[in-house]
Amino acid sequence: MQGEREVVVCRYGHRPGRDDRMTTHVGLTARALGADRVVFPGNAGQSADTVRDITGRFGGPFAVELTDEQDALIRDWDGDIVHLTMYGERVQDVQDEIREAHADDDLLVVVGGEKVPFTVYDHADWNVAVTNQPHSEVAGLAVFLDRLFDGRELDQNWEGAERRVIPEETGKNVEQLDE
Ligand SMILES: C[S@@+](CC[C@H](N)C(=O)[O-])C[C@H]1O[C@@H](n2cnc3c(N)ncnc32)[C@H](O)[C@@H]1O
Repeated sequence: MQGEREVVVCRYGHRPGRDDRMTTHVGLTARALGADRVVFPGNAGQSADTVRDITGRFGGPFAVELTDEQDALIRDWDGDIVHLTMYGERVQDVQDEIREAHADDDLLVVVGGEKVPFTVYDHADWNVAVTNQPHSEVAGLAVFLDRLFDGRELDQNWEGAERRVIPEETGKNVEQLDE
């Protein structure tokens, strides 16, 4: 989030067709819940376009990148790494430690799709589980980011938006911000 050390989400692996919606939702969730950037695999260009389009309309700052070198991104990351996996340590047991580390260091948050190789578990500073039950990368990412930011991400300001949703008890109210 603005004014804090960087949080980057790495969506590890992508099967075009099958994973399109999930990869897009990883990007949208990363943006909405306080991450600064998402890095998709090079074959996820369609998801990248969708997340960039939403950022253009609803605001940022938020960057979407593609790389064919995800292993190098993880290997060479100059900061801390959290890998979200149902096999990891319980988020409630490690969240304070991760928050303290993030005060001084950038954080890479890795979420998988298909099978994640053991090298990722090995490179991670923390393998973190949001429950030790199987569910989804989108749900795991959302809960993790909310725990990391302790709810502050819900009050973010959005810059450069073309439109803003005005909260309503009932109905839809969208303000157009562009001329
Ligand atoms: C549908 S799972 C597939 C995992 C795959 N079977 C494997 O063994 O690596 C996709 C991703 O969701 C995330 N995920 C699923 N359950 C999770 C949990 N309980 N806690 C944290 N992340 C989870 C992980 O990032 C995982 O890589």
